[in-house]
Amino acid sequence: MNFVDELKIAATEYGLNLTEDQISAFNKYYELLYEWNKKINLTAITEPKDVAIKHMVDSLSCFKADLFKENTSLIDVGTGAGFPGLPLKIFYPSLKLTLLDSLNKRVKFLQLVVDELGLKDVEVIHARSEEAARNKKYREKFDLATARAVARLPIICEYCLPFVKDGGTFIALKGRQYEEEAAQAQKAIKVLGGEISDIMPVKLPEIDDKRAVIYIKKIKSTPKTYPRKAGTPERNPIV
Ligand SMILES: C[S@@+](CC[C@H](N)C(=O)[O-])C[C@H]1O[C@@H](n2cnc3c(N)ncnc32)[C@H](O)[C@@H]1O
Repeated sequence: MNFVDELKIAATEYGLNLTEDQISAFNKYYELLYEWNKKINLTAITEPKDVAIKHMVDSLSCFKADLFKENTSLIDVGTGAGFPGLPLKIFYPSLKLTLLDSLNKRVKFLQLVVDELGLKDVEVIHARSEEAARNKKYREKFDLATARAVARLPIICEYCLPFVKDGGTFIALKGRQYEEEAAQAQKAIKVLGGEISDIMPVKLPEIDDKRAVIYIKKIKSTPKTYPRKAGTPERNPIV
């Protein structure tokens, strides 16, 4: 089956309503991903059905209507080939999206997708999160931050919470070890000014693994000492 049919089936099974325009934007994104993946390493997942479920629907699994409001700003940290940021933007077009990755080849691909799809209000940044989060332009400026498959939770809390405004939310899309990671991240979450507000288990169509979305609310400002310099959160996580 082609990507469009696979996406329609997967989205319906997950309970998502996609318009024809959205389906066609997802399809264009899929085609660019497929073509560019031959030249630069973007993803190991390329089959239409797998991309529909494991990239597109999985990215949308973190969407919560009470967090995404008109003009909500979101930074997707370590976005890679654009997940979950780009599917969220296609699904919720008024989102003010910032895509951040430290690998320039991927950033160039992302800018191309943004241009080809004619997406408005998207900024693509080539930087390490530890550096961007120290820049006044980005620090504590976002309603939401997301991260999927970037690092373990104590580490990504240090990457992402500094970007989030007081009252905003960091959304971590996590795999089977999510409970253990949530427990390990308690100290980091507290130190960085957050509090877990929800852990939502996710069941993707036709996939039986364990996964969840962890929502961490920002309840106070992150101390200026965080994030520490590039590489330190990974080498020496707050645990
Ligand atoms: C395994 S990929 C996952 C990409 C995407 N989020 C996904 O779920 O498919 C991890 C990405 O995070 C980026 N990354 C890792 N640490 C980073 C950091 N500190 N700052 C910015 N990008 C980072 C890498 O360059 C890579 O593109």
